[in-house]
Amino acid sequence: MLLLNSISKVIQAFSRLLHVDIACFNPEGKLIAATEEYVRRKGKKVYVPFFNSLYGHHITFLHHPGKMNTCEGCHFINNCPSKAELVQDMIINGKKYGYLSFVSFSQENEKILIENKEYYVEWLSRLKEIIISILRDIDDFKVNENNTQVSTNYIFGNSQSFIQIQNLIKSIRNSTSSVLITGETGTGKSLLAQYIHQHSLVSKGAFVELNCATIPENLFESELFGYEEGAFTNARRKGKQGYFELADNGTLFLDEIADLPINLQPKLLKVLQDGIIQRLGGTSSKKINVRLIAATNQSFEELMNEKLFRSDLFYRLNVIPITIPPLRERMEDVELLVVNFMEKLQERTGKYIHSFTEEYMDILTSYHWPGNLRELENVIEYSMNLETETVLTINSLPPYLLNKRLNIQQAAHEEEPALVEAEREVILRKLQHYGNSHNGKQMAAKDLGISIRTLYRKIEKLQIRS
Ligand SMILES: Nc1ncnc2c1ncn2[C@@H]1O[C@H](COP(=O)(O)OP(=O)(O)OP(=O)(O)O)[C@@H](O)[C@H]1O
Repeated sequence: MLLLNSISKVIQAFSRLLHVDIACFNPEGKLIAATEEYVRRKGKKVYVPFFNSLYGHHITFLHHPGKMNTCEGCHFINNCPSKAELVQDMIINGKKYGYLSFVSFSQENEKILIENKEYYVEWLSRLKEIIISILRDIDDFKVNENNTQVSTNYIFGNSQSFIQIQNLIKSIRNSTSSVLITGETGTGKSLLAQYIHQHSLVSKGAFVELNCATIPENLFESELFGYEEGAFTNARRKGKQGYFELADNGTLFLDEIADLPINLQPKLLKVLQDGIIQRLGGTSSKKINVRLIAATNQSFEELMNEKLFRSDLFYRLNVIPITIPPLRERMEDVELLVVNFMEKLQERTGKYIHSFTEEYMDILTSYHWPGNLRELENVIEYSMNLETETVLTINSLPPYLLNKRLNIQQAAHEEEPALVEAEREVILRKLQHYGNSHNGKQMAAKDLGISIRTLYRKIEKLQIRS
């Protein structure tokens, strides 16, 4: 958005000049623009409800925010990366524009901010004037969702398969051909369908979603094509638009298409071929212009072999096939996804956590993710809720993942007889070298870098008799 771009540019310039990070908030305390470092440390979805209480105070100095009484309600409470903040409300002639904050993240900058407070207060006022002048002509300063089109938070990956999908989507931007998305459950088929719609020629039209697995068979036809008044008992008085009509000039997304009853398949095929629908009980036809995206997690080959899905419909739907690979086949994307999920979940979990330990990531990348991205997102949400540290650690993982880790370690041990044999050999040599007495064992353990208790356990487990 142009307005925010200008504010961002001014903020970056002032930040470079003053060696301080800067953030700008709307009147509700939601972040609207900030320096890159600020976003890196606190995320894009910062919301500071207590700023409301600062109105009329002109300048407020927050020292070690996160531990102050005023921080109640802020999701950085007890866990705020800011060392000091100088906050000014932006208010002119009684009109509230929001807040502006100079922020120090390092101890060094904290000292500079404190020691030169008056100098920074002066610059804060100058910046405030510039930002207000940008905002002045705007009637109602609600810079957020109201002004921007809602867009899907779709995360692409770095894996080869995802780069290919990304390129394919770019190449079909100007097309309204049917798309068939296949992939296991939770791989993001619905989200991808929305993304394709939002980046297509028909993005201004509606995105209408119908889950073919949840509609009772006897209602299918009336739901898809609509009905006229009196078409059947309990029909609504003025009739009802069907999904095709609702999606006219937009996209109709048929999820779980493989569950479409076989007797309805020719009817769908006909509409796709002719682009004409007729409501149930109606006599007139209507030309419609709908882009169709369908998705399934079932194998069409099997369904067609078993005569549960018509091949003519399949070929009509499968003009642009997109297969989303399961997460276990693109583990290189896990880290990127986790970082994005953490940012997305900050607000919901009320926790500011933006990184994880190496061990934590090791476990995530050694798991096979049967529930795919849905499962990964749930694990991150669970972890963020339970974590007591400032980074995600294995202590906050759901128990079933920790158990998996033990099983993996155990399995690795069991599967590697060569490793077991090598360990046996090393211990045996040390015992031969230092002797089999308790003293000898103590020296062997020290040499091996393990405790004497561990050595005794290994001797017993590996059945070492020297
Ligand atoms: N690429 C992605 N970027 C961000 N989030 C994603 C992505 N893919 C999936 N998700 C997350 O995983 C969840 C499941 O995605 P979605 O419902 O699109 O999967 P699906 O394949 O349609 O699942 P099902 O087959 O069970 O209907 C979503 O709520 C979304 O939060």
